[in-house]
Amino acid sequence: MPPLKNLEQEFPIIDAEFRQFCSSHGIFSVEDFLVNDLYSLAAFAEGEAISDKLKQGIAQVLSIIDRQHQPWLNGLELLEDAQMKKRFLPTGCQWVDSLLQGGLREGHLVELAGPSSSGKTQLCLRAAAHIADRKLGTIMFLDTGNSFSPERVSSFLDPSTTSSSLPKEAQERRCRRVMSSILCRSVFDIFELQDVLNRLSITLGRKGKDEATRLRLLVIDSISSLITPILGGRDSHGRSLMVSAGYALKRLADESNLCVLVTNHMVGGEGGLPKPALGESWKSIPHVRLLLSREHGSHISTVSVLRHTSMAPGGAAKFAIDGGQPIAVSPD
Ligand SMILES: Nc1ncnc2c1ncn2[C@@H]1O[C@H](COP(=O)(O)OP(=O)(O)OP(=O)(O)O)[C@@H](O)[C@H]1O
Repeated sequence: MPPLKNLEQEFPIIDAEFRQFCSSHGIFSVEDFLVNDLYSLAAFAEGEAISDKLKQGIAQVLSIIDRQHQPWLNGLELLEDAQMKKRFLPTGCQWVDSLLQGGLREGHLVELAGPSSSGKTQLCLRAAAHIADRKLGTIMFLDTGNSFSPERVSSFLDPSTTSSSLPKEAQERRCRRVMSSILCRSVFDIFELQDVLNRLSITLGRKGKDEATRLRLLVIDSISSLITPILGGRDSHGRSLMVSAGYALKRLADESNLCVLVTNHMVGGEGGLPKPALGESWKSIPHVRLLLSREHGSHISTVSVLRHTSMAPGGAAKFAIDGGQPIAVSPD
């Protein structure tokens, strides 16, 4: 959820005067409202000369928070939702797509958790390359640590379909087309991410449905590096920002019918065992959670299902991380 300043254009009541009242109570964003005592805030507003206007502003922010909640859906609506409009996007790894019953599903928030060098970024880049190559639409890559590599993306263009037989110019044209379908942007903190998501949601809401160019995949590599700096301590503010960012991503995926793919690095847990950096409060948010692991020195990464809305956890598949050669490796 965005800083209050970003809401003025859509909701003029959240003007400089209202924001000044809020900031005098330590409220700068919609999240700050969630962790504030609203009864005492309303009581403070009562004592101000512009109390009516301030109360209207508070009601407006509350209705924005209300809109963030998932609507109630009955079983039939959920079934129709599952059967309609959603389709699968290829990851470029045959066995991973089989494991996921077709690939990355539009409308889903999918998490790749795993230790450093397990192949999270490679899988994101590979999926981006294949979706663009198959002319399925646009991909947006939000890069938090300079992990986006255009050279790596071009090396993933499936050699078995064209590159070995295509003349050099045609292969170059293909590469240029793929690259121009992938938008990349650096994001360095959670507030910048919120801002990007907010703008994206407004832009996608306004856009017509040009199937050839519509946004299909949003990658955030890595979401954990944006969120872990604000976690910790007794303050629940960081956790509430994390949860609201997770729900904003799910809403964007659902409303704009795109897949959101995020990566989550590992940290040392109890007894030194590695665990995903975004822990307990995060783990129920994504529709699909996949764990990547890789033996030291091996070029094969194993993808296991930790959580999936429509399949039992535990299934696994493998893919080869290095080289541009065919990636399929038999499942276990
Ligand atoms: N351009 C490349 N060509 C060949 N292999 C590469 C290339 N880039 C990365 N790799 C291989 O892929 C491995 C996994 O890298 P990747 O960046 O996907 O890991 P990761 O799980 O995202 O790690 P981190 O959490 O540190 O970002 C690397 O250790 C390296 O062996």
